[in-house]
Amino acid sequence: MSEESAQELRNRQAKFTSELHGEEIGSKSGLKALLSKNKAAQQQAVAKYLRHWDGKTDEEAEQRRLEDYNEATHSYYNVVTDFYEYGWGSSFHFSRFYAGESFTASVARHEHFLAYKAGIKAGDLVLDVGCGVGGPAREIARFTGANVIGLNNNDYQIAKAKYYAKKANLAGQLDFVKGDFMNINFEPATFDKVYAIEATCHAPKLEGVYGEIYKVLKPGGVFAVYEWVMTDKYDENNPEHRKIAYEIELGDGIPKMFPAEVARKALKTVGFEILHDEDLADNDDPVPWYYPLTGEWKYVQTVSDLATFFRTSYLGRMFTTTMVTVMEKVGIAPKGSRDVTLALEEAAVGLVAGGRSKLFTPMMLFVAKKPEN
Ligand SMILES: CC(C)=CCC[C@@H](C)[C@H]1CC[C@H]2C3=C(CC[C@]12C)[C@@]1(C)CC[C@H](O)C[C@@H]1CC3
Ligand SMILES: C[S@@+](CC[C@H](N)C(=O)[O-])C[C@H]1O[C@@H](n2cnc3c(N)ncnc32)[C@H](O)[C@@H]1O
Repeated sequence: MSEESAQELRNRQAKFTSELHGEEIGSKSGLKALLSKNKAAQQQAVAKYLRHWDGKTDEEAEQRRLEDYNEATHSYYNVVTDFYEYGWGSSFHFSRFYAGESFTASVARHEHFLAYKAGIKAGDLVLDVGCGVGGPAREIARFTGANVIGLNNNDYQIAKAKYYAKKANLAGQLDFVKGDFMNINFEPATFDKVYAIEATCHAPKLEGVYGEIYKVLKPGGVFAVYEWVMTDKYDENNPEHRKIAYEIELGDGIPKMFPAEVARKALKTVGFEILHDEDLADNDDPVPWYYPLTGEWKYVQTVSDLATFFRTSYLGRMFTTTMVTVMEKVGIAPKGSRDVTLALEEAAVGLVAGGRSKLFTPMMLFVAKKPEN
């Protein structure tokens, strides 16, 4: 895409964001934010989302999503962000659980672990690729003392990330910028470390995003990523396997789920030396990473998790869908809100099936180094 048309796209997305979410982004979150949107714009947002994520899984539909990855993910996150915050919090990723560990402690530990593996330390300049609303960036900045810049192509999430950083008194250590990770707009060799949490799976081609990360890292710099991939057990020609991958793609706004080997090769192709390569989901953890989406109460670890668990469980999700359907019917919630909850339901089903069968992992950890010379 030429610089001019990329700028046009950025302007159009920014204008649409302020029409959709209004100017005071941040002070409201979750379902409260959903209800205070401009209804006509929200209807348009859902239509844009459904145009890309229409349930079609043929090659032509897949190709269209790969080509239009930027608008497709932008529209996906325009409509799901409030639901994510309502159901999950402000870190949009999975994590491992120790027995007795609370949901929030486990999420933070997963972020600390990545920072530790990347070797992030006080004073480092770090890039968070696909930063969401900045949950991990806030935690990693606090944990390490580093300065973190979050990169994101979604204007709504950037505005929220800035609001939360200010509220947490971290504005001096954090910044959030709009940009496409397939074309990162920083000078080469700018960052000491780069990390990405469950974000680069939105790329149409992993060499593209990894190559851009390689470019902006200083020589000797480290990139650590929790990648969403299909595992070595996955067989693209097995219809049962492909169904699970499709559900994950459609429900989670991903143009194409790649196997782990594709990610590994892409890292090497762009020049990285892989220091660590491990599927953190491939273990005998007594509490599986996907437990909040299973509806199995036996896994709940602390009383404080009961409310979160209800919202993420099958029963809670049905409750949300019913509530949103009624609100949409009586005109309180914007048209299309119900469709979004149904797509998220598909995501939950696919993720649990992928997790149980170990065909999918959301935590393929790669730690990779840009050689010194
Ligand atoms: C999309 C990528 C690459 C990562 C996001 C991972 C998770 C944070 C989300 C995946 C599916 C999401 C769902 C919800 C929250 C965020 C996820 C777990 C809900 C529980 C939010 C509340 C809704 O009512 C149901 C959602 C189901 C899916
Ligand atoms: C599942 S969220 C994870 C967010 C964050 N890493 C976290 O753990 O909370 C994926 C993020 O990637 C961002 N993203 C997707 N495609 C992108 C692109 N082409 N350029 C920049 N960011 C992108 C989304 O806007 C979203 O913030």
